[in-house]
Amino acid sequence: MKIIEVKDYTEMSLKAAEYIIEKVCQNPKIKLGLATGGTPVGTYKKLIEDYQENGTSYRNVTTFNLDEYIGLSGENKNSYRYFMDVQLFNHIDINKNNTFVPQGNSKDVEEECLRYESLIVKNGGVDLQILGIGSNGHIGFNEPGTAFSSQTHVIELAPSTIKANARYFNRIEEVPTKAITMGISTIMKSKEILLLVSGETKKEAMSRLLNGNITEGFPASALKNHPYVTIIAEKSAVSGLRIHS
Ligand SMILES: N[C@@H]1[C@@H](O)[C@H](O)[C@@H](COP(=O)(O)O)O[C@@H]1O
Repeated sequence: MKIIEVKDYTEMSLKAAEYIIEKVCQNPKIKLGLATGGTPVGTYKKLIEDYQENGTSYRNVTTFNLDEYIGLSGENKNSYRYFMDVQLFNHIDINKNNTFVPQGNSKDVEEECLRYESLIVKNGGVDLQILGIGSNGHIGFNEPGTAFSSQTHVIELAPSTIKANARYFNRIEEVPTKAITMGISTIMKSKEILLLVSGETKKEAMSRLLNGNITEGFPASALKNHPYVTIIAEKSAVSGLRIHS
């Protein structure tokens, strides 16, 4: 894992956007795996700015999002489909038909998981997966204890995740308790991974990621088995950590 330490959120967002833009320019048909949450918002903003200023095109890009809340339709303001439309897709020239997010309001969510996993495979897999990290080490919505062999599946959200994500909802009771998420093995199959880490609240998770064991008890530790991971981390999330490789 290669770590790039940056001074603040703005620099993280800029570096991440530059990284993504370079990959899109190298391969205009790239398959991007995308994440939600507060961490990548600044990166998406920079992608939009670059699109407006330099015209980097996403016309032939395909995207797969990591996860979606169960029970929310794409029109719901708290759905990840809505988030992606508002934070990125509505502002660039991507073909929305090529942007995929699991359908959280599917009648049969188990069936939806199978469909989503095979959609990724049919498209040749993800080339570059953008990831954030939960303070309990979750990636996507893969909570501690999720099997490393997991594919896209239904997950029960950890109480700490519900609490952390409640800031986006009116009331904590409105936060869905379940989600569809790409599995750990789905994420690990992507050719390259870019992990973004912002804020001091992620420091403990970073310490565990960098210095702890590889264990299903800490989902992000699976990334240590991936050959091509780049981490762009704010100083506040990694400063002072003794890193053992
Ligand atoms: N499912 C998302 C993850 O994909 C995200 O990486 C993580 C951190 O969120 P944030 O970036 O807001 O800290 O939690 C959310 O629950």
